[in-house]
Amino acid sequence: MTKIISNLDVTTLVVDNPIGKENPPLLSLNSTNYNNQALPTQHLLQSSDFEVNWEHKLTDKQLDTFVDDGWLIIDDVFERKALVALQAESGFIDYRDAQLTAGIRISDIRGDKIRWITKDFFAGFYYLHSINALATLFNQSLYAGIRHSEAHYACYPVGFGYLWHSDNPAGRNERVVSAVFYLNDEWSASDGGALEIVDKHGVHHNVMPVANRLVIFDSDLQHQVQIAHRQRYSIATWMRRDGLVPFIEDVI
Ligand SMILES: O=C(O)CCC(=O)C(=O)O
Ligand SMILES: [Fe+2]
Repeated sequence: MTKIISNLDVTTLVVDNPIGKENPPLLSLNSTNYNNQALPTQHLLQSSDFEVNWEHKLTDKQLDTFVDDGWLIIDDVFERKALVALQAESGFIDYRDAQLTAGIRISDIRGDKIRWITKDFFAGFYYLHSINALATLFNQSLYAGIRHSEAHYACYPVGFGYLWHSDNPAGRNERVVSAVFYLNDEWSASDGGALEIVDKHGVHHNVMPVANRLVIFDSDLQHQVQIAHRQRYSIATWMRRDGLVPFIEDVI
């Protein structure tokens, strides 16, 4: 078994009785089937609920597209129980005002509220573990040189977006691959909040932030989040080439 270490101890939870290892979420799911996956009414969340067969999800053609165009979309990433757990966890945490790397809050550039995922999280921790498996695939098939990953929950309030930027500030290149996972049920075009991304050929694409979708792109590509007309939830994720924090630690 492996254990991910990413962004540990950056923040601590301040909510009462936070969801965590000592207090795992008991998901109450109604009896309706989702994609024919019958679920028990209560389910204790486990790491295996977040396992994704990335080789199966990502065809060679998609990997080629990623190399050529610099971005790709994977839909229906997780099983229902993992998605619901991430949605639940994203809704309870108290978001902090997002800061740029320099630590200066610039609310007219970005309006999201964020919370870095640490070992104190539950679903988010398993999510990062799964992302590390994806990073391993990128390393094996594309020699991406990823050494650790980091992620934060983000919530864009109504009326906010995030202006054009790349995920590597000027002169930096630690972030290799960006990945954003979306948590919003029944999102429609009129809700705004599309991720607008300029691919390696200069072509603009609008990606709707619909639940269970992971958009993956070269961290150097320019992108922006258009103004959201509904509260917009996501997990922004980066796979990095630096080894400030170990990527994976063997625990057993
Ligand atoms: O939420 C998104 O679609 C993108 C967010 C983003 O660009 C960022 O956090 O750097
Ligand atoms: Fe970004």
